[in-house]
Amino acid sequence: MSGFGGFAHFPQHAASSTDRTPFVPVRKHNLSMSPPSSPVPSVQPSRLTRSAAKAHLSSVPSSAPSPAPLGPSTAHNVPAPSLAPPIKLGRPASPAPTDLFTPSSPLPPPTTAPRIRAKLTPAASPRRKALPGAERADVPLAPAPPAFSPVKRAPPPVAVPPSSGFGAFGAFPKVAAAAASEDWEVGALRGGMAGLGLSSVVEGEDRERRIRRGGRDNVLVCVRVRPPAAKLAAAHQAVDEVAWDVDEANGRLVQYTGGPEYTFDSVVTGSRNEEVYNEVGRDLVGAAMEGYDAVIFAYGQTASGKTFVLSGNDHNPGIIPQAVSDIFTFIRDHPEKEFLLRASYLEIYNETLKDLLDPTAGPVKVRQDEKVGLHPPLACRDNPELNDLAYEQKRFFVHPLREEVVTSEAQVAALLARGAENRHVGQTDFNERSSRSHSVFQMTIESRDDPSSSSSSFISEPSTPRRMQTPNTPRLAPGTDGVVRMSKLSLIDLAGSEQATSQMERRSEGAFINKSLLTLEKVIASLTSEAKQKPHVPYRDSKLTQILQPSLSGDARVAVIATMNPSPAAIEETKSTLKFAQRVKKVVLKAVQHEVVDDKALITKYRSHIAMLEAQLKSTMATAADTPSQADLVADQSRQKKQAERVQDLERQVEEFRSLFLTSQNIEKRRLSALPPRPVSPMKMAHSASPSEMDETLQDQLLDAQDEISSLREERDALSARIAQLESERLSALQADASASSSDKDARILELTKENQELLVIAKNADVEGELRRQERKFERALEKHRVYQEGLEATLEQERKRVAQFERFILQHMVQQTDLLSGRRRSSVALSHSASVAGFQPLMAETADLNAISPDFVELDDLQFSKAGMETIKRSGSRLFG
Ligand SMILES: Nc1ncnc2c1ncn2[C@@H]1O[C@H](COP(=O)(O)OP(=O)(O)OP(=O)(O)O)[C@@H](O)[C@H]1O
Repeated sequence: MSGFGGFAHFPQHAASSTDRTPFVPVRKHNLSMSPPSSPVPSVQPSRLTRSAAKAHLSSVPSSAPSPAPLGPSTAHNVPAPSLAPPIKLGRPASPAPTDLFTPSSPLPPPTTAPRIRAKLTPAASPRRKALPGAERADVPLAPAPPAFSPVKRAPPPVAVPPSSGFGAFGAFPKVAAAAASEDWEVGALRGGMAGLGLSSVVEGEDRERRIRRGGRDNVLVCVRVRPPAAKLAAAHQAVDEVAWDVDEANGRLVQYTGGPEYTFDSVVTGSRNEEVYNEVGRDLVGAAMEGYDAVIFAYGQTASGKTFVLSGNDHNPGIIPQAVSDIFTFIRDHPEKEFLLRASYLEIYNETLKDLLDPTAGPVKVRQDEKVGLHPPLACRDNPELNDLAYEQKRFFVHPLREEVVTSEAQVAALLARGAENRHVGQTDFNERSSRSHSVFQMTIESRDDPSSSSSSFISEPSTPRRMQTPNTPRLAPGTDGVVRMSKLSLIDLAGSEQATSQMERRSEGAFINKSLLTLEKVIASLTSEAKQKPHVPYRDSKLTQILQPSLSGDARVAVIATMNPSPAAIEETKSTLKFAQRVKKVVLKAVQHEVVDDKALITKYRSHIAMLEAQLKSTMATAADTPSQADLVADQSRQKKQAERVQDLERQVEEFRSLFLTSQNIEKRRLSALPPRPVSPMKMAHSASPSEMDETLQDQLLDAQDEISSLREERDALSARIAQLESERLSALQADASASSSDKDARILELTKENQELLVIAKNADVEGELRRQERKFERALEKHRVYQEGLEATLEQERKRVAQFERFILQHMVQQTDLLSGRRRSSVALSHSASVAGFQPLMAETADLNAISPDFVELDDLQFSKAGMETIKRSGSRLFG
């Protein structure tokens, strides 16, 4: 099935394709299962790589007591390591950090063995506190980077290339919040590494790892140990208490309390995402650029740092921004190729797929490819036993999904920010901004030899020349005209597994999350099963595994970043993460380079569309240059006008389509100029250029444009006059020559026609009309910008006016309240003094009341029935008053 049915209407598609194409077009999957190769780094002492330096230093004999033997190893094929002091999580960095990786470091000479390993030392005590000078003072500190600095500090700025459009990462709601979180702890040494030429060290290490992997494509696994955080610690536990002994140099972890040792391709501590990218990202991005599908996913308990490592923040970019940056660098470094990039972003929330770039569009579905059986996957060719299983697993793909053509890093950053806005996040007991969904960011990379480039040797590493071609197409040598490499780089941020959470909504989300992660575990278990009878792989049981199926079944290069929280409170979740990571490490892949020669590739479609447009352009121009018939000169002029417009339109279309292709030449230009500036708020605009300054600039531009327009108009008028003059000359010549012989007439007509044609060509080439229109458009655009700017200003002014009015109302209310209060106070003080004076007369007043009551004016004594006591009182008062 064609993955690009939606692109039938190219012109509409243009730079920001809104077409909905399948997630994965027809591909084969290769399934291969074999015992894992557990590569052991063979570090040559003479080479000063980062790991070599660490291992080397950690192998220096110490006076430490011999460590107790390790618990049963779960690692495969790992020869017994030699002893060395452990690198402790949370230990303070006592030696000067700079000594470690600078070539001038006075490193002690290597001991004996060419292979140097560090050994983990299980502690005798159950839990170790990672506090300076804690229990393990008996063990000399390895001069390795401290995993976590107990000091909280801001991360040192990472050199983000100026091209990076990811300054906009502040727009990632989750990441932006994370940057400001309490968790910013960065190992001091780690922070300094960038300044110590880390990149060159890493290159050496990359080479080493490639050799280590020996061309076999096991899943690459890196464990990222986050710094301890207060929120993640148990109530009874110190914040920096950790449960794991980490040997970064050899990629191993073991619990302090003993237990199995876990070995991985790498273990990285601290907060620098660059290190994780160097471990797993760089290789896979390189593979994707060379035509291999590549998948990186982060797996781990909630709040263990999956989003942190994938997205990062402005100062500490994660895997995604670094990968995007590398993609554009790769294009810049390969002038012999042209590229077309597309991006999509989706999430799986409660087992429902949502297109994060087009959230209002209808439901996104996972479908299954019907045609997969046409060609046996390579793995099946190698191993016929796998045939049944491979055929049973038809390829899953997502449809419909919005894919946008991207031409700059800034565009990708904006797209990611837009998608992240639509992602489900929520507060849980463990993470303020927890991802409640799995998210899949995908870049489709198409490339082919640039026809305009002289060199076309693209294959940089032909070590694994397996290539896959789309069905029914002959195999072509790489670089052959028409062959397009097409690959997908998928970066997946899984939602975190969680034990329990107090909120109802979070609980039901958690149930979906846990179920899909459980299915993922089952899929991995089936893929790595050593049972003779190959078990059924339950891809179908969750959307996540359906989406991952093409990669996990062997068709892609896969890397997993297992994130863990070292706190003792998280020990069970961490163990299950590590077990998962070990199992996934055993999955054997046979990634193939994807080359397509039919029109599945968008690059081919666009190129043929451009060719068609160019042909149309040519024929329109040729028609425009045709001799106008003498009979209807006026009609011909309007025809020519239309044709000129058509030519312009075609030229514009060709330009638009061409602008979608990325080459080393145009990418730099695009980076510098074509990036649409981030929208600036009217307030900011007002600060950066005062209205009068703006007016002046615009005025200048307008005047320039007007000058240009009037000079072009003059030119046009002159040409038109000349044409008219020639026409009339021609007519009169024809009349004058009426008596001439017909052959003379013919010759004369021919001559005039030629002249006319030449003039038309000149006029057309000058394209005065077109230029005029272009200038007018430019002028209109400038006006439009000005108008928008003015509108913005007016809106801001209006807002300000409202705010001032609000403020005035507030002040007024305040004054009224104050006046009320003052007068109230005055009243109450008057009342108080009044009542104070009244109090002095109280007894007399009481008597007056009594008297009033018995006043002969009001009371007829005889009418009243008084008690004896009452009569007595009356009489007493009466005699006092009236004698
Ligand atoms: N290595 C690290 N260094 C410093 N802070 C970290 C690190 N890893 C994670 N954090 C911080 O921990 C918090 C949780 O991290 P994050 O959101 O990335 O976890 P998560 O695994 O994606 O969680 P969830 O599965 O719930 O989405 C964030 O505030 C983040 O900044």
